[in-house]
Amino acid sequence: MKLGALAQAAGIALTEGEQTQVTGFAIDNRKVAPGTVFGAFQGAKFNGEDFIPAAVEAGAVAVVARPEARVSGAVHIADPEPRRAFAHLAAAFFTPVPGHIVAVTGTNGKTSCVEMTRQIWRMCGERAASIGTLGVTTPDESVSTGLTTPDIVSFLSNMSGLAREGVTHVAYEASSHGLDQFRNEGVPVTAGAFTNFSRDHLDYHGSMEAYFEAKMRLFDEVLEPGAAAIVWHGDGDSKWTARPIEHAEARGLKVLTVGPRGGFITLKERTPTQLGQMLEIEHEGVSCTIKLPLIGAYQAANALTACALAIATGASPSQVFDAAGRLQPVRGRLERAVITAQGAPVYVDYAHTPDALEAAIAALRPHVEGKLITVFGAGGDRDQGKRAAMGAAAAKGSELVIVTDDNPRGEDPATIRAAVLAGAPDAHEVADRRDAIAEAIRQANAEDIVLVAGKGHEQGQIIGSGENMRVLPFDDVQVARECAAAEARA
Ligand SMILES: CC(=O)N[C@H]1[C@@H](OP(=O)(O)OP(=O)(O)OC[C@H]2O[C@@H](n3ccc(=O)[nH]c3=O)[C@H](O)[C@@H]2O)O[C@H](CO)[C@@H](O)[C@@H]1O[C@H](C)C(=O)N[C@@H](C)C(=O)N[C@H](CCC(=O)O)C(=O)O
Ligand SMILES: Nc1ncnc2c1ncn2[C@@H]1O[C@H](COP(=O)(O)OP(=O)(O)OP(=O)(O)O)[C@@H](O)[C@H]1O
Ligand SMILES: N[C@H](CCC[C@H](N)C(=O)O)C(=O)O
Ligand SMILES: [Mg+2]
Repeated sequence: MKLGALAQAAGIALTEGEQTQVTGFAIDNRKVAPGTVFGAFQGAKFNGEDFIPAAVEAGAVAVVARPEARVSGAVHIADPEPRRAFAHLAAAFFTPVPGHIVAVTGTNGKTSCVEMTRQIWRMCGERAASIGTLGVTTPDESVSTGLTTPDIVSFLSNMSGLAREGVTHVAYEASSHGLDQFRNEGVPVTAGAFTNFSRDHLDYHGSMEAYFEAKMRLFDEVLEPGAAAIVWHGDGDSKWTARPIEHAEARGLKVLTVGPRGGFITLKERTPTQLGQMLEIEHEGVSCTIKLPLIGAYQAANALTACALAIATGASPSQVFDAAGRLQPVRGRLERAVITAQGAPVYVDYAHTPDALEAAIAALRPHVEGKLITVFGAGGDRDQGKRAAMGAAAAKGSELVIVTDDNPRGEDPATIRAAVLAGAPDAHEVADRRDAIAEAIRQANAEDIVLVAGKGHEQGQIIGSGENMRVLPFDDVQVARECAAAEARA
């Protein structure tokens, strides 16, 4: 393809190089081949502009970089926000893309919503895929990418690859990091959802306000003009519900609220049952009951948000609500790993924020007759300010708390545990995660429930950083089963 045609499609003015042939896109000089457009960005660890000479040497024909960057031997596409310009230029190259693309942002619930939306579309007969923390899930397979939002080149090439495989519907997870770094845009997004907002990632964003503004790029810029903006509206009045609605209205999006106070899908009553819950809902004047086969208010919220996304992209409401009654559990989200020999169920959940821990505990609470035993830790090289609040949330909702390690990365694990324990002074401290899970299972009687939170679907414990980083195989579900089996033999 010619650079001139790509620039025109992206709305970028070129001063030279109209006829230059483009063969691909890269943001890492080590991935540049002859004919590549190289994106040189200033990052957290490196300044990509330092690699421009190496990229040109490797055959880059154009470089998207800030106006002040030095480019010689290739066309300089200068833009003060080079990540955005690169995303839009690359999007013109990676075509076609699926016709129905939706995005989900929010602090918690993104992965669950995209996965549930994919399932609902599939049950409605569409060829659907999801992209997010669990990787890329297509009608045929699931492939892990390692990050919630892959880099922009992988994101766009995944999108066009899916379209070529015949996928027509894609739900993707728009993390705040991804939105802030323009890692997930350029494709026409016809509906977006905002699940909720609470503390996380302040190590990266610095303040709640900056974190929120990063998320709001979804409504302010990424969604197509006139797209549907779905906002969860819980029981209370929260500025984190009002403000996304204001952003969506200011942009002229079609605001669809969902929840107990929602106008598009109203959740009128929610009754927990032994294995799930009954949801009495109303949509456009029609009432119906969904027998959701998943427990917890938070899973009801995610399921209804997914319903709204499917309806907003043209699915029939009655088929959608029927599909919601057949949703399969999302890996690592309140997943029942095992029932111990004593009779206590052990649940694995991905809660790694104070709000998520509260939600996971609230989900299990109606099912606890004896003690709730919560095992968790906090990740290293991530928001340190959330640790004590996570401890407090666990202590408030559990009879017994065991604080352990969860991906210490480059930090001293004992320091992380101490920060969590500051919010849960009566908690037990068991450094090794396997020992902690074994201890919880040992303490659990028939009426009790064990919650192992923080790692969900993750397959490893990340220790060290940089060149010393190692990922030790670790799967909470598997370890819980092994510990329960060992306890049964003891
Ligand atoms: C802090 C952060 O988000 N970093 C991400 C970001 O890196 P960066 O742009 O800061 O890159 P950098 O390493 O400083 O390098 C700058 C530039 O130089 C280039 N470079 C670098 C070295 C070299 O030899 N040659 C070269 O060309 C790089 O490709 C890059 O374009 O962009 C990279 C590719 O797009 C990501 O891999 C990287 O994720 C790191 C590994 C990471 O840990 N990210 C986490 C925090 C993250 O993003 N998490 C969220 C999930 C959060 C959630 O779900 O709650 C996610 O969306 O996954
Ligand atoms: N709607 C919700 N409200 C409150 N808590 C939730 C909600 N949905 C999920 N959670 C909690 O957050 C955890 C993570 O859920 P999920 O993976 O769907 O979120 P996410 O936004 O994709 O997270 P991440 O930012 O890590 O990718 C769940 O295991 C649960 O504890
Ligand atoms: N995507 C989230 C996941 C955190 C999960 C938890 N296990 C941790 O390592 O903190 C993050 O990178 O902050
Ligand atoms: Mg996720």
